[in-house]
Amino acid sequence: MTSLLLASASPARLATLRAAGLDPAVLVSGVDEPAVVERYGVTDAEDVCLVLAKAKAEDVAANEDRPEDHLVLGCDSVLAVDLGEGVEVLGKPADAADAVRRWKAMRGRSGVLHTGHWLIDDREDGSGATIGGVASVTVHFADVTDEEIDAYVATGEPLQVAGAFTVDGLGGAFVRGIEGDHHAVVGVSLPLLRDLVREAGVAWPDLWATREA
Ligand SMILES: Nc1nc2c(ncn2[C@@H]2O[C@H](COP(=O)(O)OP(=O)(O)OP(=O)(O)O)[C@@H](O)[C@H]2O)c(=O)[nH]1
Repeated sequence: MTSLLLASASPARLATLRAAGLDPAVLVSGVDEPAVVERYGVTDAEDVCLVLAKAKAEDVAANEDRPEDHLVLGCDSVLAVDLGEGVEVLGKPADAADAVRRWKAMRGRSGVLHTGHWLIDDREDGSGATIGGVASVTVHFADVTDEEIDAYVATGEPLQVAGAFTVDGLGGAFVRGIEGDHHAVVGVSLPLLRDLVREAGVAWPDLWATREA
């Protein structure tokens, strides 16, 4: 069996990976995200989420206290959406007022949720691979009312997630539909991760926790 080390504090990413049969170890990265984006000089949503995913994976892979002999996975999600003044690249809302502002501008519109993935093969006899990719999903937002926005923001959920919405939580009623991989919206694209794992020379079933070594 091959083990995954998830370089993320995201409960949704961990739950998604566990539901898929993996039992990742978790070590949260300590990345200064604005500093990484500035250092790489990136502005495009796909570049931003990829360099952040890479930085998170590299931070954990360099941590001397990490569990060794794992595949290290970093992820980052951003929403690219036009709120009326051109496409913006948005992570989590700054505060409740920001979440309300965003929802009042994005209701009835569509955006693209991009999730960057970076995998580092940190196994002792591994491939040494350090590879990444982005999964992008178009999200169609419902024309929600001011009252719904205020109530949703008051729950606190939008403040915890990139794009200020969830597709699998309270926000699910406010998403008319998506085009792409559901899990990539939640936080980790399983088919993209499978591609990266295979590129590192690992068969996907080898990651299943119930599989005999
Ligand atoms: N459950 C759920 N979570 C979502 C959804 N959309 C975005 N998120 C979460 O929003 C967060 C995006 O912020 P990130 O910066 O990528 O990750 P994080 O939670 O800060 O954790 P790190 O990986 O440690 O940076 C992740 O935790 C995602 O799982 C959704 O539709 N459903």
